[in-house]
Amino acid sequence: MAPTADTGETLLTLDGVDLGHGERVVLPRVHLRLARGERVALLGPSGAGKSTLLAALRTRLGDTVAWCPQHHGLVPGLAVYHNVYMGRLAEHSALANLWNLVRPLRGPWGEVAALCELVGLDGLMRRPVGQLSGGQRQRTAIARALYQQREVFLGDEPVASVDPHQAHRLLGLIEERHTTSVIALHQRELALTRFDRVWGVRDGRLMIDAPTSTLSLTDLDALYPDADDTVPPGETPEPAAPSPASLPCSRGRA
Ligand SMILES: Nc1ncnc2c1ncn2[C@@H]1O[C@H](COP(=O)(O)OP(=O)(O)OP(=O)(O)O)[C@@H](O)[C@H]1O
Repeated sequence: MAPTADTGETLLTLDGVDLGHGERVVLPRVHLRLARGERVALLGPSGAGKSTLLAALRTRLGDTVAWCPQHHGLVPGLAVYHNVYMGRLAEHSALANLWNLVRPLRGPWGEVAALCELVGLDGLMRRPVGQLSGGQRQRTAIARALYQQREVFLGDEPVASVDPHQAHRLLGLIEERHTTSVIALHQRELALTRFDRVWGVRDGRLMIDAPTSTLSLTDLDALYPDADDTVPPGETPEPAAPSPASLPCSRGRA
């Protein structure tokens, strides 16, 4: 499905909603808006609530979402082909799915093969996922999400286990095939270069909600309590001057 043009139309609004698990509130009174056409990077330290927020978006956006979970959710004993095919399991009859397990259906096989080539898994279609490297599993999970052909891509650290070159390439594929995306990640530079907006969570709140054009690496550092003054290799140091984005309140939308 080719993405439609950015209309800026609101896809989802959270207006003072408590997000958490059962009785446990992780992110109280969240206010945010997701617009159609936006590419949002979701940042924050481990345990800050990124997965919690993604789960809330997924629930609310329903069938429009292609979902790429943090731990992949793949079946190790099944081949790459079958794991990717599972992205559209519900579109086929039980009989067709059963048959496909024994003898892959011609149409889906061709479609999955094309996707596997795109994500760099060509030649691995018949290999059980349990025999893949971490990066190969991650790309299988991305291929399964792409195969779903939905409007919105939600990914929980989908490029955490691949090299920087592959990360750019995979994010490019996700961009091409989805109108809107929200992706949790830890690579701050990727967040600034490949996304329109950053949502940053820390200490139980949305600390940053701002266009990337207004943010610097220093702003993003404020999300990480243990960050020292060392800039990771390959990232350009930023001046330490504070900006509004690092102030301890949710940024308004620009
Ligand atoms: N199913 C659950 N039931 C209760 N609490 C949970 C559950 N899942 C996560 N939590 C808690 O919610 C908080 C936020 O977790 P979450 O997984 O959303 O963080 P995260 O930012 O995605 O972390 P990471 O980067 O490590 O994946 C944590 O304190 C975690 O212990």
